[in-house]
Amino acid sequence: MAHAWTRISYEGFPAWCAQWPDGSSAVVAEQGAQLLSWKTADGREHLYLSPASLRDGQSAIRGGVPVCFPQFNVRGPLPKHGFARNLPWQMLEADEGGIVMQLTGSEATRAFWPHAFDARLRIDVQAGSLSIRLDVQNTDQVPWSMTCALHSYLQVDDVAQTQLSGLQGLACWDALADTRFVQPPGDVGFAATTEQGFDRVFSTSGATGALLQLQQPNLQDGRRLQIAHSSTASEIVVWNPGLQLSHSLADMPDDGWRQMLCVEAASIDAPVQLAPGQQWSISQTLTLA
Ligand SMILES: O=P(O)(O)OC[C@H]1O[C@@H](O)[C@H](O)[C@@H](O)[C@@H]1O
Repeated sequence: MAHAWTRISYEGFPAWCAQWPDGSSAVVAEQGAQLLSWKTADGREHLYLSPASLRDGQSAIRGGVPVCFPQFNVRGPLPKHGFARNLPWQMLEADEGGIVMQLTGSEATRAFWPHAFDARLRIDVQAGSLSIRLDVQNTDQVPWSMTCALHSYLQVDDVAQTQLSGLQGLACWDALADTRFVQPPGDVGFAATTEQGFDRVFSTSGATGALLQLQQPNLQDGRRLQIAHSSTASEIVVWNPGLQLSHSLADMPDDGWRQMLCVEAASIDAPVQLAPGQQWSISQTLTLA
């Protein structure tokens, strides 16, 4: 059973924190309901959080798991990645298994987007495993559409030595080269992308299994991080800024790109259409296996 979730200041961010008797812990910021830290019983931190992130309560926090909603990236008229990551969320409930954070339509959201909505982020922690689920309901009188992502910054020892498996056979759009291809067999490595970075959107349609595995040479006993997605994650985005972009990101140390790899559960190519009252969910589960 978890000790109670307590409100703390975590590296300067107002946040909720819980620790479990096995030594695992999780920290969720009020801003954006952004999961900032997840440590497993072995003490290992699985999320990257940039020490240079701004702490003004509204600028996007660089790291953890930003919730991009109701727009992914610059694919629409809203601020990049929507507004959910810039606003405070309310803590709705918390128990020994997890925590639920909520964001609903308000004056602040209507400044960007006219629609009524109820977004809830549930974070559940079990031994060696963490799942994040975003539930969105249209509480408006009219239909609306959205794109979104759970933009997980996974912490790695050295991205150049990191491999991601499970993407073979998926249709891919390389956002940097603006090319399209089917991902060839074999693991995806990042050694060759350290200068320019890596920014690809993989379509999961037709995928035989949604399970990815992140492998790092220094993980104990050949353990790996399994990354599973709900079937509603029609895309998986894999992003690393690389050396050049990292230098221009004021909220990231120059070598920050080496310690992170974003693997994002996303729904972006075809916007999700929700009728009044309709609900929709997307989730990502991380398991140290
Ligand atoms: O700097 P931001 O707004 O957090 O965005 C980071 C990145 O997010 C990724 O999801 C996108 O694929 C990238 O294109 C983008 O640069």
